Amino acid sequence: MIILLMGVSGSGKTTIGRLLSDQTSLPFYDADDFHPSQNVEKMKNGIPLDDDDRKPWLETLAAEMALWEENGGAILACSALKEQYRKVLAANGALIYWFFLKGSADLISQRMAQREGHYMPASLLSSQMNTLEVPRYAEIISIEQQPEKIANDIMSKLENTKAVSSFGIIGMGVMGSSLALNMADKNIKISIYNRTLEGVEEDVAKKLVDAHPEVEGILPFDNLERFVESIAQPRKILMMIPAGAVIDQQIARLLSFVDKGDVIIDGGNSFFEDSNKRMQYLQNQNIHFLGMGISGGREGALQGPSLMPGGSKEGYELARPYLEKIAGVDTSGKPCLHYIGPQGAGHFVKMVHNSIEYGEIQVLAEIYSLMRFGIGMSSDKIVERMKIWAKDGADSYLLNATIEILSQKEGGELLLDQVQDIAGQTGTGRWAVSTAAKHGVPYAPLTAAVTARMISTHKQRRTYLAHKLPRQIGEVQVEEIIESLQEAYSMSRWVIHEIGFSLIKKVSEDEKWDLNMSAIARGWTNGSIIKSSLMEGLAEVFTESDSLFTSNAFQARLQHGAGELANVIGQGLKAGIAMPVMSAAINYYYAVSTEDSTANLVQSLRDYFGEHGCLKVGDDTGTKHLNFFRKD
Ligand SMILES: NC(=O)C1=CN([C@@H]2O[C@H](COP(=O)(O)OP(=O)(O)OC[C@H]3O[C@@H](n4cnc5c(N)ncnc54)[C@H](OP(=O)(O)O)[C@@H]3O)[C@@H](O)[C@H]2O)C=CC1
Ligand SMILES: O=C(CO)[C@H](O)[C@H](O)COP(=O)(O)O
Repeated sequence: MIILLMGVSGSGKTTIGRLLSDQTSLPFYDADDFHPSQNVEKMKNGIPLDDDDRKPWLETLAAEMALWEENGGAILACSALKEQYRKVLAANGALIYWFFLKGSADLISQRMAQREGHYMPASLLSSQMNTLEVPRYAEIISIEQQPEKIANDIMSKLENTKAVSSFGIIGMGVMGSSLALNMADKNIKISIYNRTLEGVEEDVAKKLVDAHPEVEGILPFDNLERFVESIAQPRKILMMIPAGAVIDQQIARLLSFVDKGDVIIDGGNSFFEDSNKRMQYLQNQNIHFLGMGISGGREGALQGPSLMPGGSKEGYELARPYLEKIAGVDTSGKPCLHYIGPQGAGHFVKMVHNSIEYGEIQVLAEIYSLMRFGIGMSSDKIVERMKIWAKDGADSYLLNATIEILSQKEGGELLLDQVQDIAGQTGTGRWAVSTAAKHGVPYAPLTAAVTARMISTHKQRRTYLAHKLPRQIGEVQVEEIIESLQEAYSMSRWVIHEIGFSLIKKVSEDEKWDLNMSAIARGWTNGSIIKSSLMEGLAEVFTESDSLFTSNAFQARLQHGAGELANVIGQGLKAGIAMPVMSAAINYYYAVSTEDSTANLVQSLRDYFGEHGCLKVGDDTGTKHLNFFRKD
């Protein structure tokens, strides 16, 4: 805890700070003592400091406060006149109690005139008074009383304060509980809340705390108002609850208790167009809204997720110190976190992330299907092969997870065989498909991944048709498939990453979001479910090119990979194996790299029956020729 006494010079910060230090036994610091010498010189000469002068000074104080807090807390006297200064002071995530010492210019100038040996001339008072922006989250303390009385007032406010946490999390499910434990592990004091369903679910937040006696600094609530009160202003509240109407309902409830300037973060998988609207709605109420994609599942949330915040930039800056502490880090030690862009940009990027995730998962399922059921490899042999791929450039979280799943046996039988072949989905994959269609982005391979999950749910019909229409299996070249598989796998992955990023590029242009593809890929190199060595490479590729297909680094690999993928698909189909994403991937690649396509026949037919017109070869004027083939 940092007790920060703010106000213009001469308002008594040092006197009150020393009194408070005696009462609390916390050390007292005067921010003036941390000014670099050039600032002190300027002030001695009556030259007001500008913002460039103050920045390094405030940053030093922010770093110091984080250390003081770790050592039990401190009292700091600091003018902190502007909101932008206070943001820098808060940037290292210390839990700060702000007390503004308020007095009239007359009273302060009288007091300053009596002071000796201070380098701040009274002439600077009016400049400070003009600069002062009073924070709405500070306790305002009149300096007209005696110093002892002021110190006692502050002590009693501190004793009665309910705001004891720096951050709040709503929803103690898989993600919320793991993020809470991650934050507590980083010494962030947090409040957690879960709804109560009487007779069904009670004391959920408290049970989490009870289950982790080793963890300190988590305060559980089942009352939303008490939860909100327990968080220091400006509050940062993260919702980890299901997408959809639940989010609007939770926001509506929160609005009864939060204050202007607070930050509400939706960390779930919400549809980005909903986040666009919520951002606008909350901005109108002076509440900062962040739509933040989070990736990593339980393990990532606990140990360091990939975070994709978008929305209010100001809100982001307030939440950033806490998010930086819990995010995963990339190979250079930077957090897998950056401000993605305005409105729902964070949720948009998470939606595309999940769409790529669908593709990655489906490709693994198709490869496994071909290896096990198409050419009869044992699970042990499949694992052996996949381990070679992982060592040979195709390393990824999902490939390793597949290896682990295919390695688990019970009574000598593969555990996977006990799982029904029905795959669920919660929205992001479908939304990516509809968004791609809306923005005119070719998306067939990732659409195929969503479709495959849909088909998986039609178990009864699949069973019926499997018996009614038994497959005609052709002869396959087993060795040839095995040789080509690794490259075919890589090629499929290059295509699905290419199309995911092509959606990011197009929507970024259409919405004028200026999304940084390299930074996005970098943010997915750790913490994320789609982290991989390929993603590391893409973070580099996108510094120079906005497409994997046009990057020189991939040219030779793509040309070779296409041949191998085509070979595997041909053989796989002969073996009777459905490979919808991999087939769509090679078709996409061929289609986008075909110079003279047969779209002229498509357009001619449209013109033939519907007078839609054709563009004539050699005529670049855009003139549409109607009835090109109907001369009657
Ligand atoms: N699981 C994952 O790997 C990931 C999930 N996400 C997203 O994060 C969000 C949370 O996911 P996850 O933790 O897995 O989900 P869980 O189902 O594990 O937890 C959901 C939480 O939301 C609460 N909740 C449910 N309905 C309501 C409601 N009507 N009002 C208030 N609270 C409610 C639940 O409370 P109660 O216990 O009372 O039902 C529970 O605390 C989702 O949007 C999800 O898509 C994002 C990244 C990864
Ligand atoms: O966001 C996630 C991982 O990144 C969640 O696990 C999400 O549930 C995955 O999407 P779906 O449920 O549609 O498979």
